[in-house]
Amino acid sequence: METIEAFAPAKVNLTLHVTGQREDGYHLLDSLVMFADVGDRISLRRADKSSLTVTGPMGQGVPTGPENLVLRAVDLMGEAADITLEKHLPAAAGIGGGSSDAAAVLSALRDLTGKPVPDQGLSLGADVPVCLAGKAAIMRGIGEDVAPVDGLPELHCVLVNPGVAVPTGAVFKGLARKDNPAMDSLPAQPDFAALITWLQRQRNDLERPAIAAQPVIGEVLQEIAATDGCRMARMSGSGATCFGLYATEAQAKAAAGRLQRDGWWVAATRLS
Ligand SMILES: C[C@](O)(CO)[C@H](O)COP(=O)(O)OP(=O)(O)OC[C@H]1O[C@@H](n2ccc(N)nc2=O)[C@H](O)[C@@H]1O
Ligand SMILES: Nc1ncnc2c1ncn2[C@@H]1O[C@H](COP(=O)(O)OP(=O)(O)OP(=O)(O)O)[C@@H](O)[C@H]1O
Repeated sequence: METIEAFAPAKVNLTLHVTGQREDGYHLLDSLVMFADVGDRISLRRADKSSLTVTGPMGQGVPTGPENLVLRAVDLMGEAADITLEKHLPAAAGIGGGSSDAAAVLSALRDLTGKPVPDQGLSLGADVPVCLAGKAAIMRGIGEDVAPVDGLPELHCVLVNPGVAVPTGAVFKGLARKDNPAMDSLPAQPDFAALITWLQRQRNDLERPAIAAQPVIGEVLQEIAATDGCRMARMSGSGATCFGLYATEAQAKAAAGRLQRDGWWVAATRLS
């Protein structure tokens, strides 16, 4: 049977405004999301019974049982498959590792079987619908309302994770306010300078509670901001991964070199 190779890119929340809370406890978001050229790799083959092998430099500690989001994605599609998941992204890191893996599997099985993806995979995680869209988008609601955004410039970026896992639910619970202002409207077809100017005026509302839970995130942000050419530094998702944006690839690569520390995961990448 045919083996399919899929790429599951890191998701970066360039902004993340928490604008309200639903009765069921989930928070309402307003977030600009882009995707990196670093990510996990998945190979998948339909089978009579599902199986999962996890490999790769960041594979340690990732569940191999039915709780892994790739197996839950196969189940959701009513299928069975042998999967190898090569982990390059840190887990529980705010860059959507598990959600992006799940979205890659959903999309591979949708293409293979012609079956639709139930509810854009939202039941697997709030980040799954935007990962399924797989391109720059504004995400609203609890994650189910995804509006693709065209005309953004590619961004040179450094991702830095200090090796501490941050549980998403706990960070949301630490928010002082749930009803923060939404994003300003995004300028149409912004060039790099205009996008940076706009981004600097927006926020990640989860940064403060994440830093309270893991103060090293504050250090990471300061260290990124101090690298040559850094135009802005912010946390992605619920952390602990933070990003820096640069005008050139050379600056992003030089910054990645300077940010290497024992136990830190650092990647120079391009966002689109
Ligand atoms: C913070 C973000 O990464 C931003 O992109 C996502 O909203 C989180 O996406 P995710 O990791 O796929 O999240 P889920 O696995 O669905 O939810 C984990 C936990 O985060 C909290 N959660 C998540 C999404 C949301 N809109 N409101 C929430 O309050 C809930 O406590 C939930 O139990
Ligand atoms: N395929 C997978 N890759 C990584 N973690 C997984 C996977 N499937 C299940 N998990 C579990 O999900 C938890 C969250 O991991 P994930 O990488 O999705 O991070 P996240 O911070 O929730 O991402 P985000 O909030 O940006 O969507 C981990 O602690 C891990 O035990």
